[in-house]
Amino acid sequence: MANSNRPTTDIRHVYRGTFVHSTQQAPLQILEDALLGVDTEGKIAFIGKGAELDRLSKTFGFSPPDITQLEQHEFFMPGMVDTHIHASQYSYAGTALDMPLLQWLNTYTFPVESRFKDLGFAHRVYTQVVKRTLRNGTTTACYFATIHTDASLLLGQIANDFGQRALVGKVCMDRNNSVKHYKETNQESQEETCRFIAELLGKKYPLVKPVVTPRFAPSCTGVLLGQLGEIAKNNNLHIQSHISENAEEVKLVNELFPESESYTDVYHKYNLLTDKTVMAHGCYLSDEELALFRETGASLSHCPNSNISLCSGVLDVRNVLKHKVKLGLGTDVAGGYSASMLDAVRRALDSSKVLTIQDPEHETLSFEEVFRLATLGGSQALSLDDQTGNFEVGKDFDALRVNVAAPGGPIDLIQCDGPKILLEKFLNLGDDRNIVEVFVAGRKVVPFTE
Ligand SMILES: Nc1nc2[nH]cnc2c(=O)[nH]1
Ligand SMILES: [Zn+2]
Repeated sequence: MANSNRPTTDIRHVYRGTFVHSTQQAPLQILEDALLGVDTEGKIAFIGKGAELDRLSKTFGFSPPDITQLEQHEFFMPGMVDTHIHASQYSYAGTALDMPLLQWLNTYTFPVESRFKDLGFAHRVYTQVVKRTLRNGTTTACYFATIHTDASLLLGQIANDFGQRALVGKVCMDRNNSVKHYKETNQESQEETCRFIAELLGKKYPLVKPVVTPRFAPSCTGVLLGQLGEIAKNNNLHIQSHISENAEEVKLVNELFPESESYTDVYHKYNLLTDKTVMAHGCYLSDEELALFRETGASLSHCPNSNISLCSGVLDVRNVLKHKVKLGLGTDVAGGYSASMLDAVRRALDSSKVLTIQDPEHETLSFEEVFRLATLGGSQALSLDDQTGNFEVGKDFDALRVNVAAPGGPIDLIQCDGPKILLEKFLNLGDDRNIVEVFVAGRKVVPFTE
């Protein structure tokens, strides 16, 4: 007999075991012997206790043999959200870390990015970065590409083909005197941004969307910033850029935009601070600027590896959280040398400890808080928390199946540890060998099928 309470969606998968995730109330919630069902759309249909198996199987119409049971030492956690990564800089990740930001851009970054005119080169690099980040548990990435529209569209296609959730930005810059040809005219930047948006939206990729991407204030004229603010507003799009990463950069912005009260005010004036804006770094923002972030709903991407590697600064995350500004973590490849969000977690903890060394009154971030930044916090920073970030009924199933004791992996378990300790070990010691499966919107995207 049909169950009158039976939900309309069909269940495709049911998993049983330990689930760890964050909520608004708790940085770490552990669900032991839980049952989680995923529907045919890839959404979480139910979360219950193992003891409720009978009721759930009747309500949702699945049978116990269909359940995938996690092994000992395994748990599911939400997929990680990299809120700031330059896909186009992946070829030189792990090198070129011997200069401060502005010199680093002119010496290493712009010459490499100018090569993405070549679609063959773009295809190679973009395929590698999407695969590498997925394997390391990045289910959502907010990418910078380059100024080249067709190569940026290719990045969107590759993310879609491999099943990664992504925001993809064609970089806009109409100001650059250091590297010939790696610059657009104001008109090109505006027209090509519109073409990029129309063509990417036209593909109707379910998980890949365009993001309006002024590189940063020093690379853009005020006219271009204003045009990009308009384009984002008219199309209700995400916006990404950089802000207050390095002291010399802040000084340059004050010189280039003398009419503005602060770096944040520059973006605000041009309507680039919205609740769909994510700005990378923010090391030197004043409390007044943070208040403007809070008011506009704009968020910050904390990129600790990059901040240290380019000797840029140390973001006081505790102060950002006190101001109730949305915050996620970013790898910022290749200013940050690692494409792994696990590295971003570790560097965020290290950076917080450095602040405590400098001031023992500073309240160090806990690993649970940083875990939240890497997952739910990132989804909030990208305004995607209605779709991803934790395990809630109705959200997409974006998840990592983690085996802390994976054979041949980096972790030796000596005693029988509980799930909280297993998560802490994984965050501090784990790598892609521990990430045995990755799911995005219910689809298994790692291991790769091809
Ligand atoms: N880290 C970093 N900062 C920037 N500011 C402007 N462009 C960049 C970039 O490519 N990397
Ligand atoms: Zn960056």
